Amino acid sequence: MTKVKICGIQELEAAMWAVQAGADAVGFVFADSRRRVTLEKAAAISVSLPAEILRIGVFVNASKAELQDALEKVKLDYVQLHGDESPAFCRTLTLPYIKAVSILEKNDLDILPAYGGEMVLVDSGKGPFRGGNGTSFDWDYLKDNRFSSQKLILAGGLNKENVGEAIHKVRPYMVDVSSGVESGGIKDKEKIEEFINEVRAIKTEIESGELQ
Ligand SMILES: O=C(O)c1ccccc1N[C@@H]1O[C@H](COP(=O)(O)O)[C@@H](O)[C@H]1O
Repeated sequence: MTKVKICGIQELEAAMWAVQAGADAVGFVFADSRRRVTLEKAAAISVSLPAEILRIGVFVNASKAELQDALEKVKLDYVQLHGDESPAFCRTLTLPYIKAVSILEKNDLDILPAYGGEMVLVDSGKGPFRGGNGTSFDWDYLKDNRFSSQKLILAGGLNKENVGEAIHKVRPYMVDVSSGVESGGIKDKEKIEEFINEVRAIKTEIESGELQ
Protein backbone atom coordinates (compact mmCIF):
# COMPACT_ATOMS: atom_id res chain seq x y z
CA MET A 1 0.00 0.00 0.00
CA THR A 2 1.68 3.18 -1.20
CA LYS A 3 1.73 5.87 1.46
CA VAL A 4 0.90 9.49 0.63
CA LYS A 5 2.49 12.70 1.89
CA ILE A 6 0.86 16.06 1.22
CA CYS A 7 3.58 18.69 1.49
CA GLY A 8 3.60 22.48 1.81
CA ILE A 9 0.91 22.67 4.49
CA GLN A 10 0.44 26.22 5.76
CA GLU A 11 -3.07 26.10 7.20
CA LEU A 12 -4.86 23.69 9.57
CA GLU A 13 -7.76 23.54 7.13
CA ALA A 14 -5.54 22.09 4.39
CA ALA A 15 -3.95 19.64 6.84
CA MET A 16 -7.40 18.39 7.80
CA TRP A 17 -8.39 18.00 4.15
CA ALA A 18 -5.34 15.77 3.74
CA VAL A 19 -6.08 13.78 6.91
CA GLN A 20 -9.75 13.30 6.05
CA ALA A 21 -8.86 12.17 2.53
CA GLY A 22 -6.54 9.50 3.99
CA ALA A 23 -3.04 11.00 3.84
CA ASP A 24 -0.34 9.25 5.85
CA ALA A 25 1.96 12.26 6.23
CA VAL A 26 1.97 16.04 5.94
CA GLY A 27 4.94 18.28 5.27
CA PHE A 28 5.82 21.75 6.54
CA VAL A 29 8.36 23.79 4.57
CA PHE A 30 10.80 25.73 6.80
CA ALA A 31 13.16 26.57 3.93
CA ASP A 32 13.08 29.75 1.89
CA SER A 33 9.91 29.21 -0.19
CA ARG A 34 6.54 30.71 -0.94
CA ARG A 35 5.26 27.76 1.10
CA ARG A 36 7.36 28.59 4.14
CA VAL A 37 5.58 28.35 7.46
CA THR A 38 6.81 29.53 10.86
CA LEU A 39 7.67 27.03 13.58
CA GLU A 40 4.90 28.52 15.70
CA LYS A 41 2.26 28.09 13.01
CA ALA A 42 3.40 24.58 12.16
CA ALA A 43 3.38 23.67 15.87
CA ALA A 44 -0.21 24.89 16.19
CA ILE A 45 -1.25 22.76 13.20
CA SER A 46 0.79 19.76 14.37
CA VAL A 47 -0.84 19.64 17.79
CA SER A 48 -4.28 19.41 16.16
CA LEU A 49 -3.46 16.42 13.94
CA PRO A 50 -4.17 12.78 14.80
CA ALA A 51 -1.19 11.03 16.38
CA GLU A 52 -0.79 8.54 13.53
CA ILE A 53 -0.15 11.21 10.88
CA LEU A 54 3.56 11.64 10.19
CA ARG A 55 4.79 15.24 10.53
CA ILE A 56 7.72 15.96 8.25
CA GLY A 57 9.70 19.23 8.21
CA VAL A 58 11.42 20.35 5.00
CA PHE A 59 14.79 22.16 5.31
CA VAL A 60 17.60 23.43 3.08
CA ASN A 61 21.08 23.53 4.65
CA ALA A 62 19.82 23.98 8.20
CA SER A 63 22.19 23.50 11.14
CA LYS A 64 21.86 20.57 13.51
CA ALA A 65 20.64 22.96 16.20
CA GLU A 66 17.93 24.35 13.89
CA LEU A 67 16.78 20.85 12.97
CA GLN A 68 16.64 19.76 16.60
CA ASP A 69 14.77 22.91 17.64
CA ALA A 70 12.12 22.41 14.92
CA LEU A 71 11.81 18.70 15.69
CA GLU A 72 10.98 19.48 19.30
CA LYS A 73 8.76 22.53 18.77
CA VAL A 74 6.66 21.06 15.95
CA LYS A 75 6.82 17.45 17.21
CA LEU A 76 8.21 16.38 13.84
CA ASP A 77 8.65 12.69 13.07
CA TYR A 78 11.31 13.36 10.39
CA VAL A 79 13.33 16.20 8.92
CA GLN A 80 13.55 16.20 5.10
CA LEU A 81 16.82 17.65 3.82
CA HIS A 82 16.73 19.36 0.40
CA GLY A 83 20.04 21.22 0.44
CA ASP A 84 23.71 20.33 0.06
CA GLU A 85 23.80 18.18 3.19
CA SER A 86 26.62 15.67 2.73
CA PRO A 87 26.47 11.94 3.49
CA ALA A 88 28.88 12.61 6.36
CA PHE A 89 26.63 15.33 7.78
CA CYS A 90 23.55 13.11 7.49
CA ARG A 91 25.23 10.17 9.17
CA THR A 92 26.14 12.26 12.22
CA LEU A 93 22.54 13.32 12.78
CA THR A 94 20.93 11.93 15.89
CA LEU A 95 17.38 12.64 14.75
CA PRO A 96 15.21 10.88 12.12
CA TYR A 97 16.04 12.29 8.68
CA ILE A 98 15.16 11.82 5.03
CA LYS A 99 17.76 13.02 2.54
CA ALA A 100 16.25 14.37 -0.69
CA VAL A 101 18.30 13.87 -3.84
CA SER A 102 17.75 15.60 -7.19
CA ILE A 103 17.70 13.19 -10.10
CA LEU A 104 18.79 14.61 -13.44
CA GLU A 105 20.34 11.43 -14.80
CA LYS A 106 20.34 7.78 -13.79
CA ASN A 107 23.78 7.98 -12.16
CA ASP A 108 22.40 10.45 -9.63
CA LEU A 109 20.75 7.49 -7.92
CA ASP A 110 24.10 5.93 -7.04
CA ILE A 111 24.70 8.15 -4.03
CA LEU A 112 21.44 7.31 -2.25
CA PRO A 113 22.82 4.52 -0.02
CA ALA A 114 25.65 6.77 1.18
CA TYR A 115 23.22 9.10 2.94
CA GLY A 116 21.88 6.36 5.20
CA GLY A 117 18.63 6.85 7.04
CA GLU A 118 15.47 4.81 7.06
CA MET A 119 14.08 6.65 4.02
CA VAL A 120 15.46 8.57 1.03
CA LEU A 121 13.54 10.89 -1.28
CA VAL A 122 14.06 11.35 -5.00
CA ASP A 123 12.95 14.59 -6.62
CA SER A 124 13.46 16.30 -9.96
CA GLY A 125 16.52 18.50 -10.27
CA LYS A 126 14.71 20.74 -12.74
CA GLY A 127 13.46 24.15 -11.72
CA PRO A 128 14.62 27.30 -9.97
CA PHE A 129 14.01 26.12 -6.39
CA ARG A 130 15.50 23.43 -4.14
CA GLY A 131 12.18 21.59 -4.33
CA GLY A 132 8.50 22.15 -4.92
CA ASN A 133 9.07 22.99 -8.59
CA GLY A 134 6.28 20.78 -9.91
CA THR A 135 8.68 19.07 -12.33
CA SER A 136 9.30 15.35 -12.67
CA PHE A 137 12.22 13.19 -13.85
CA ASP A 138 12.42 9.99 -15.88
CA TRP A 139 10.88 7.33 -13.64
CA ASP A 140 12.34 4.61 -15.88
CA TYR A 141 15.66 5.30 -14.08
CA LEU A 142 14.13 3.60 -11.06
CA LYS A 143 12.52 0.67 -12.80
CA ASP A 144 15.28 -1.79 -11.94
CA ASN A 145 16.38 -0.11 -8.74
CA ARG A 146 15.36 -1.52 -5.39
CA PHE A 147 16.71 0.18 -2.29
CA SER A 148 16.21 -2.73 0.02
CA SER A 149 17.62 -1.06 3.11
CA GLN A 150 16.06 2.36 2.50
CA LYS A 151 12.40 3.11 1.90
CA LEU A 152 11.98 5.20 -1.23
CA ILE A 153 9.84 8.34 -1.37
CA LEU A 154 9.01 9.51 -4.88
CA ALA A 155 8.49 13.26 -5.34
CA GLY A 156 8.57 15.82 -8.12
CA GLY A 157 5.77 16.94 -10.36
CA LEU A 158 3.26 14.31 -9.26
CA ASN A 159 -0.43 14.91 -9.85
CA LYS A 160 -3.60 12.86 -10.16
CA GLU A 161 -2.99 12.27 -13.87
CA ASN A 162 0.54 10.84 -13.59
CA VAL A 163 0.76 9.29 -10.12
CA GLY A 164 -0.62 5.96 -11.35
CA GLU A 165 2.11 5.61 -13.95
CA ALA A 166 4.71 6.71 -11.42
CA ILE A 167 3.66 4.09 -8.86
CA HIS A 168 3.45 1.44 -11.54
CA LYS A 169 7.04 2.11 -12.64
CA VAL A 170 8.77 2.91 -9.37
CA ARG A 171 6.72 1.07 -6.69
CA PRO A 172 7.76 3.60 -4.06
CA TYR A 173 7.10 3.31 -0.35
CA MET A 174 5.53 6.76 -0.37
CA VAL A 175 4.57 9.43 -2.90
CA ASP A 176 5.01 13.09 -2.00
CA VAL A 177 3.12 15.94 -3.67
CA SER A 178 2.91 19.68 -3.27
CA SER A 179 2.39 21.65 -6.53
CA GLY A 180 0.08 18.99 -7.97
CA VAL A 181 -2.55 19.54 -5.28
CA GLU A 182 -2.59 23.33 -5.52
CA SER A 183 -4.66 25.84 -7.48
CA GLY A 184 -3.32 29.35 -7.85
CA GLY A 185 -0.48 28.47 -5.48
CA ILE A 186 -2.63 27.32 -2.56
CA LYS A 187 -3.74 23.88 -1.46
CA ASP A 188 -6.93 22.73 -3.14
CA LYS A 189 -9.32 20.40 -1.25
CA GLU A 190 -10.64 18.70 -4.36
CA LYS A 191 -7.16 18.10 -5.80
CA ILE A 192 -5.94 16.63 -2.50
CA GLU A 193 -8.91 14.24 -2.43
CA GLU A 194 -8.54 13.29 -6.08
CA PHE A 195 -4.80 12.65 -5.70
CA ILE A 196 -5.23 10.40 -2.67
CA ASN A 197 -8.17 8.57 -4.24
CA GLU A 198 -6.05 7.92 -7.32
CA VAL A 199 -3.22 6.44 -5.22
CA ARG A 200 -5.67 4.24 -3.32
CA ALA A 201 -7.16 3.00 -6.60
CA ILE A 202 -3.74 2.09 -7.99
CA LYS A 203 -2.87 0.22 -4.82
CA THR A 204 -6.01 -1.82 -5.21
CA GLU A 205 -5.18 -2.63 -8.83
CA ILE A 206 -1.65 -3.74 -7.90
CA GLU A 207 -2.87 -5.88 -5.01
CA SER A 208 -5.56 -7.53 -7.11
CA GLY A 209 -3.01 -8.34 -9.80
CA GLU A 210 -4.81 -6.25 -12.42
CA LEU A 211 -1.80 -3.96 -12.79
CA GLN A 212 1.50 -5.68 -13.51
O1 LIG B 1 7.67 22.96 -1.60
C1 LIG B 1 8.62 23.76 -1.52
O2 LIG B 1 8.45 24.98 -1.66
C2 LIG B 1 10.01 23.26 -1.26
C3 LIG B 1 11.02 24.18 -1.06
C4 LIG B 1 12.32 23.74 -0.81
C5 LIG B 1 12.61 22.39 -0.77
C6 LIG B 1 11.59 21.46 -0.98
C7 LIG B 1 10.30 21.86 -1.23
N1 LIG B 1 9.28 20.95 -1.46
C8 LIG B 1 9.45 19.57 -1.75
O3 LIG B 1 9.69 19.37 -3.12
C9 LIG B 1 9.23 18.11 -3.54
C10 LIG B 1 8.47 18.19 -4.86
O4 LIG B 1 7.38 19.05 -4.82
P1 LIG B 1 6.37 19.22 -6.07
O5 LIG B 1 5.25 18.19 -5.88
O6 LIG B 1 7.12 18.98 -7.33
O7 LIG B 1 5.85 20.60 -5.95
C11 LIG B 1 8.42 17.55 -2.39
O8 LIG B 1 9.24 16.61 -1.71
C12 LIG B 1 8.23 18.73 -1.47
O9 LIG B 1 8.25 18.25 -0.14
